[in-house]
Parts: sequence; structure tokens; C-alpha cells
Amino acid sequence: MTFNILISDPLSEEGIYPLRQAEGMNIVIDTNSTPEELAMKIGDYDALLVRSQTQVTREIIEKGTNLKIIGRAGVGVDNIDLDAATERGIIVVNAPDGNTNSAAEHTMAMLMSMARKIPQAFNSLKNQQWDRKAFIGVELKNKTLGVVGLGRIGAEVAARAKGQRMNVIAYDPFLTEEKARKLGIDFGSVEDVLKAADFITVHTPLLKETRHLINKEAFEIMKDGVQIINCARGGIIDEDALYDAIVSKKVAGAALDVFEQEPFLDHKLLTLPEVIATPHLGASTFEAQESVAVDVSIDVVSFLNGGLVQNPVNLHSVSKEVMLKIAPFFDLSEKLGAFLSSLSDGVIEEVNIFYSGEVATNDVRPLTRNTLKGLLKRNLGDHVNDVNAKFLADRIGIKVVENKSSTTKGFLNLLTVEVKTTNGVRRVAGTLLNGMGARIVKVDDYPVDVVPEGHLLYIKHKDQPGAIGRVGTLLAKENINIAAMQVGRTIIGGEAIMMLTIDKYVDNYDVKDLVELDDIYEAIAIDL
Ligand SMILES: NC(=O)C1=CN([C@@H]2O[C@H](COP(=O)(O)OP(=O)(O)OC[C@H]3O[C@@H](n4cnc5c(N)ncnc54)[C@H](O)[C@@H]3O)[C@@H](O)[C@H]2O)C=CC1
Ligand SMILES: O=C(O)CCC(=O)C(=O)O
Repeated sequence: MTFNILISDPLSEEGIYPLRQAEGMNIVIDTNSTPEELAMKIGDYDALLVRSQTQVTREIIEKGTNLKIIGRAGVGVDNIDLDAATERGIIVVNAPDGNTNSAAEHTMAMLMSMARKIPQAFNSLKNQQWDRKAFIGVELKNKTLGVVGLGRIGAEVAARAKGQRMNVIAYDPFLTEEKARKLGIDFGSVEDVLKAADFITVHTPLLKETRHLINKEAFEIMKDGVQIINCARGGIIDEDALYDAIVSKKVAGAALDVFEQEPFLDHKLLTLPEVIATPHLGASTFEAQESVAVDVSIDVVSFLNGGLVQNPVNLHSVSKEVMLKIAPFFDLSEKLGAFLSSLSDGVIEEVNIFYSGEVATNDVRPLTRNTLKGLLKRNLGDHVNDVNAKFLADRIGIKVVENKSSTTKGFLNLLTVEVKTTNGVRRVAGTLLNGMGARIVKVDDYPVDVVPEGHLLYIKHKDQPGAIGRVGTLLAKENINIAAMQVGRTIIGGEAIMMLTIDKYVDNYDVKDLVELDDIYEAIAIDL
């Protein structure tokens, strides 16, 4: 099988080695297309690899009819319409660790350059001026660095600033007093950080909550003469407010690697001598570029070959150890969902999934997604996958509830799926038998022992002599051969079920005559 891979931003050639080495990867590097051209050709590709320049808009994603995976060689995914990708079942992966060090080093380079006015002094010297008075800087030692966002990069910057003998105060929604103490830094609210700092550096993603986090009001509570760094994302700082704060001398310096609109050639902030800037170079080192390209290439190859990914962005991930424990249940969970999609009728309102036994001690969300995939595929088609199954269930208005119990009767592990529809409740339970594979062990309240694969027939009947014979005779007339059969009942002479494995595909129309027979109540074809 051959996969077409489009690389639309410059990626490190060494970094894409895992792609080049993998079998069946047809790699096209095209970094010059306009958005319109990209939209025209994206339909030919299975995977798209980008850095921050390509805007992967909803339009491009919707035209990517064969697209299965988008790889972002870097951290920020604000250039990718994640909702559109999720809706279409396209997985987005990134490379969150590969450029942390480079971005932290760039932040420190910007901090020091700004504090000592190095770019301004260099420019002056190039203009043949030997001016030693205009470029008096400030020391970092004993000054306070305020870090807003203490994630991977923020934490690295904080550690380096301490090496410069700075005091560090940080705010991050996940930062506790204890963690701060361990790192040897102070912690406080955003306001505390803004009020205390001589230098402020932001390291959050650009989100609704962080857009213009540093705005006019924020500048007002800062110390006079504060200096600001943004090597995270344009838009976290309100550029108009920053301009005014510099002009009014509230802010003595700004070091910017990222901007609200990129790329640009003219920017009003660059007319101010207090501002130094780089064109989004935080991750631009050989090491970082190789590392991020390797990370996404490995994920793309693995995913296209049916394997797991390390850094999914629009899919909840679990650790490798958990994945190893729950992976044996993947197929069973999807089959239980598929079984119920045939067994139940009416509009699905609620899905309850009960995990019992050892499996329940793990994070089972990937299994829940798989169950939903099996359940929804019959009506929504093959585009339902791990990425969009939960999204689609939510959109349709299906309530999904996970229930866990570490004990179970009889089986080491038991997965029970219950579907409530406008017509009632149906339930199926399955397990993995040691060395014997998956089994369906209960349908509604009836115990059975059925291998969940192939063409199955579920028949509900009265538990009395002759019922099985009548079913066999009618199926023989239709040339439907029975390969295996299981009968389950709760009380003698009451209602019972037959689970038949048959040798050919049939649909409910093919078996409609069964329910005309005496004492046969339901006959449903189930294809797994
Ligand atoms: N200039 C460049 O070339 C590069 C820029 N970046 C950008 O740097 C930023 C940080 O990247 P990482 O450290 O890898 O991300 P990360 O996910 O490790 O850290 C982000 C932190 O921001 C925190 N946060 C979220 N909302 C917040 C809020 N309202 N206030 C304070 N903190 C908040 C999060 O809790 C998290 O700890 C991202 O925007 C990323 O895109 C990353 C690499 C290179
Ligand atoms: O690809 C790049 O150079 C930008 C890196 C970046 O901004 C990120 O990883 O968030």
C-alpha cells in the first residue's frame, strides 16, 4: 500500500528520515503553494506535515477527502483547525518536546539582548557610530522575572533565570505552592506576577483565555520600566496596548519573537527603539528542527501502518503501560458496540459501559471510544473512527457513561454495554477467555457463549420443544447453513434466545419469515 505524504513547510531533511525509510511513503515536498493551491491538491494526500506557516483551515481539511493524519512539527497547533479535523476523524499529532530547549534558549537570548540593548547597539555601530552612552542596560542579577505559563518552556526559562541569579515568580493554573517551592521559585496569581516583576515572559498557548492576557489593564499594574518578552504566541500580548505602554514609558523594553499577524514586513512596534524582534525563530535550531521532524515522522508512519501515536492532539492518549493492558480489549469493545447497533432499534439516547475486573483499574477511555465507533458505524458509515466517535456521539446528543468496578463475578474481566433507545434497553456483555479469545457471554439477561465474529443470527423464542427444529428447517429452506449454535434461557419454559453463527451474510429482510413461525418473537441478523 502506498501513502501520499505532503510536506508543506520546510522540515529538516534529517528529521524526515523515518518517513523516507518507511515502505510505501510517497513524499512530496511543496512549500510554495498558496492556500488556494493547497486546497486544490490536498485531496490526493493521506498525510500533511506542517510547521507554523501553513494555515490548515477548515476549507483545506474538508477538501482533504483522503487525509488521515496531520503532523505539526512543533508545539502550537493554532494554525490547524482542530475542530474541523476532529469532525472528519483526522488525527492531529504534534512534537511537544523537541523544541523546548531551543525556545527556552531563545527566550534567554532575547532577555539578555533586551536588557543590554545589544541589537540597538549593533545597529548603531553598523551605522558607523561609536556611542557608549545611548546603550546603558540593566543587570538581571537580583531582578525578578515573572513567568506566565510554567509548562515545558516556562519551566526551562525559570531554571535558566535562576542561573542568572534572578528571583522568579510564576503563575500557571497547574502550579502549586509545593511545586514552586521544589523549583525554588515563588508563585502567585497573574496579578501578583505582573506587580512583582522587573521582566515578564509569557509561555502559554494562545487560547480564548490567554488572548490579550497582557492588555492595557495588565500594563497598568506593572512596575514602571518593566520589560516584556513574548516567545510564545502573538496575541497573548495586546500589541496596541504594548505600543501605548512603550510610548508612555511605562514599558522600557519589549523582545518579541511572535506577532498577532505573521508573516509581515512592516510593523508599528518595530518603529520603537525599545523593541527588539526576531521573525518567529524560537524553534529555529538544527537540533530542534531535526527533533520535531523525527517525532512527527515516526507518528505519521506508525499511524498510517495501523499503529499507535505518541503525541496525539485531538485524541486523549494513555501511557504505553496502560495501552498494553487495554489493547487486548479493543476488538471486543468495538464488536460489542457493533452487536448492539444491530440488536437495538429506536433512537439511541444513552450508552452505559460497565468495566468490571482488572481492566477497570485502567484508563479505559480508548475502549469507550472503540465501543462508540462500533455502535455508530452502522448508521454513520466508515468515516467514524477513534478520533471522532465521541465527538459524533456528543453531537447527536447521546449520553455516554463509563462505570467501573474492580470486582466481577465469574470472569477476570467483563465489558458490558447497555444502550437505551426510544424503544427500550438492550445489553450485551463480553470477555476475553484465557488463550481462547473473545466471547459474548450475555445478551440482555440470557447467558451465552458466542465467538463475536462473522455472520450471527439472534433469535428470541419460547423455551419449548420444537422451536429450534422449526428455525433449522426454515433456514435450510433458505439455504442458510448453521455453523454453530448457542441457546440461553433464564427459566425453563420461559423466553429464551438462540445465537446462531451462519455461513453467509443475511439481512433482517432475509430472515423476516422466522418471526412468522409459532413462538418465535424476534430474529435479527448481526454482522461482526
Ligand atoms: N517561538 C517559537 O518558535 C515557539 C513557541 N512555542 C510556544 O510556546 C508556548 C509554550 O509552549 P510549551 O511550554 O511547550 O507548552 P506547555 O503546554 O508545556 O505549557 C503551557 C503552559 O501554559 C499554561 N497555561 C495555560 N493557560 C494559562 C493561563 N491562562 N495563564 C497562565 N498559564 C497558562 C499551561 O498550564 C501550561 O503549563 C506555546 O504557545 C507554544 O506554541 C513553542 C515552541 C517554539
Ligand atoms: O515551526 C516553528 O518554527 C515554530 C515553532 C512553534 O512556534 C511551536 O512549536 O509552537
